[in-house]
Amino acid sequence: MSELLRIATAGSVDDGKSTLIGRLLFDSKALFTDQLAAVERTSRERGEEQPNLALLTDGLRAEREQGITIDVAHRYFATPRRKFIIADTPGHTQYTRNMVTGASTADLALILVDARKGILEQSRRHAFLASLLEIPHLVLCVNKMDLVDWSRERFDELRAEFGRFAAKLDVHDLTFVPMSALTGDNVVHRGAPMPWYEGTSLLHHLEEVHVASDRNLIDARFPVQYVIRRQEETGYFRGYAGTIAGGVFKPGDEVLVLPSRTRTTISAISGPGGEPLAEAFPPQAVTVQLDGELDVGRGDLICRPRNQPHVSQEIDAMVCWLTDRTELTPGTKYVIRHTTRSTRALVRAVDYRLDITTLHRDEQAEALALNEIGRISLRTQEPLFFDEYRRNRATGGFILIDEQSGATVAAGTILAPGGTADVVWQATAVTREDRGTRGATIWLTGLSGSGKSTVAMEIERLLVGAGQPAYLLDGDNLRLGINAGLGFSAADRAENVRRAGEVAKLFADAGVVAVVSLISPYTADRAKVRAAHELAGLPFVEVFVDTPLPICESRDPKGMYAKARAGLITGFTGVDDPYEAPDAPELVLHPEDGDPVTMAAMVLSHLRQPH
Ligand SMILES: Nc1ncnc2c1ncn2[C@@H]1O[C@H](COP(=O)(O)OS(=O)(=O)O)[C@@H](OP(=O)(O)O)[C@H]1O
Ligand SMILES: Nc1ncnc2c1ncn2[C@@H]1O[C@H](COP(=O)(O)OP(=O)(O)O)[C@@H](O)[C@H]1O
Repeated sequence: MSELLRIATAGSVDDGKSTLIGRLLFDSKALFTDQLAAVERTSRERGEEQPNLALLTDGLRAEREQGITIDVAHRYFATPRRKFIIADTPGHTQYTRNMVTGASTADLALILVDARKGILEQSRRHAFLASLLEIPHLVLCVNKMDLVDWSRERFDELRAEFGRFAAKLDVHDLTFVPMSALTGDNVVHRGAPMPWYEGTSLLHHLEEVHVASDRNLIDARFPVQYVIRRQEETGYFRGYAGTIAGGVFKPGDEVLVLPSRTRTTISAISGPGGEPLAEAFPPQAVTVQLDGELDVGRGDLICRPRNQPHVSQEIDAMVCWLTDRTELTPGTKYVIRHTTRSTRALVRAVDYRLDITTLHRDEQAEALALNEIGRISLRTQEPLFFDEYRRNRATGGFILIDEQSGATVAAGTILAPGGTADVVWQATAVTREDRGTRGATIWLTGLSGSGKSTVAMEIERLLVGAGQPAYLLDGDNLRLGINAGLGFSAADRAENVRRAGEVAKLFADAGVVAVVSLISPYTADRAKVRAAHELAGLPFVEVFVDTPLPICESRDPKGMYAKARAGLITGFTGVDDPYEAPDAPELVLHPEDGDPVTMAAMVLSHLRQPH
């Protein structure tokens, strides 16, 4: 089988991308027809009725399963030397999105420029994206040479300019081809009008470019896609099917299965037609058989005991945000798809946003909008087994999916394991069901003096009285212990809320109702706590104690408002620091709702309702 080359294209319609693709398909068709005839002949000789072209499309199955082919039309063509898949990304307004989705598995990127217009900002963006995605080979197609009189000077000028920019990026192999997609010169055949050009035609380059060594052949990685079980004449067959993501596997190899960490040996490897293989390497689709009766399933990873990937629930990654419906913000939750594994992921922080034309980092950025790229940190519900994207594109890439709509909202490349690398939540032998009581977090937020603590005390009293363990986590009390040393700056309040949220989560996990009473004035901080609970599958009830400021101020139990008004303390919530009211709390309490006991009962009736 001739080797497959995956090509990503970048450039707008005006640059001649469609013409170029059309030209490649059309002019190579003659070659393809010859090959088709050969395939048909061989198939006939073997007694097969239909020519077997399945291999041409095989490699795409995994991508379809990953759901990353949206908006990208794949076109196939072949010459006697090679098969090609071009990810044709139509439309130029969403080019970043389209390129990222189309290029994540590409071997080579074609960037088109119009010889008259030269290197535009967009060309630089495309080159940057190609380097970010670690596409190993880049070809700058200087198109429309017919419109600049086949000028060698113009071509040299553009080559020098683009070369200078590419030097700042991590581009390993860069080729320049002057061409006219319209006349076909230098696309499939060498063009007579440019005798000064010493290189080959684009198609010739595509046929010759060496890609086998681009794959990682060192780190053996086999993500299990599905399990094959069947009764055969020779006995019960159990095999694990998937695509080799790295390294070389052979029968007899000692391997380790993650997450169970079981050690075993490969007993056999077979190819797509069931034929036994002496070795398997990326990107082959194979079935692996292991010694022994093992509990291995989809999403598990087979590797070598002495060369293991990172195992972590914390990930630092570069992501490109792909939707205009929402923005990527900290505290939001998605489904992450990584190799054959899916789990939930919480966006913990946006570290910075990258301006991809100036390569400037904006560390103040708090969100990523459509087409924007930035560095984020994620926490996943289940541990992932991964490598840095630089080291392995297959085990270092992922996508984020919106749980409700099923839409792909981000494509990401893993930079490194996050802060608590290789620390994984240790499940204990006692499950939540075993504990007998159902935990939850009730989160009371509101101004100082709004009545949070008073109502929280009543909630705790009522619950404990009814036999349900409950514990009041009061802001003041926490600030005397676990939160000692934190003040009232935005960063300190965020940390105060985060720690209280983590402690509440532990109580809830233990089967206790954590009743938290904290001003928690900022929406984003509360959203993170809510998302962390949802990620852990624990109920979270947000109660907004909506007592108007004048009432709180008239109560002023500790005389704090008086001090703040007198300027003796600054940054006091409601006076000179903002309180951001919750958008969609489970419950809002107003002063007219009654006394604290009545309010507590209202909260509890909410706790019992299914959410
Ligand atoms: N600058 C400033 N702003 C707001 N509150 C202040 C401030 N300085 C001290 N205090 C007292 O600290 C109590 C609020 O602590 P919290 O931990 O709930 O605040 S926060 O959630 O971190 O915003 C709060 O107590 P309660 O009145 O019991 O809510 C305040 O009296
Ligand atoms: N539902 C209520 N009706 C009337 N007064 C209330 C109510 N809830 C609380 N209070 C009074 O308001 C004051 C401040 O309440 P507190 O619980 O300390 O507020 P926070 O914890 O929000 O700062 C207390 O004196 C309390 O008696």
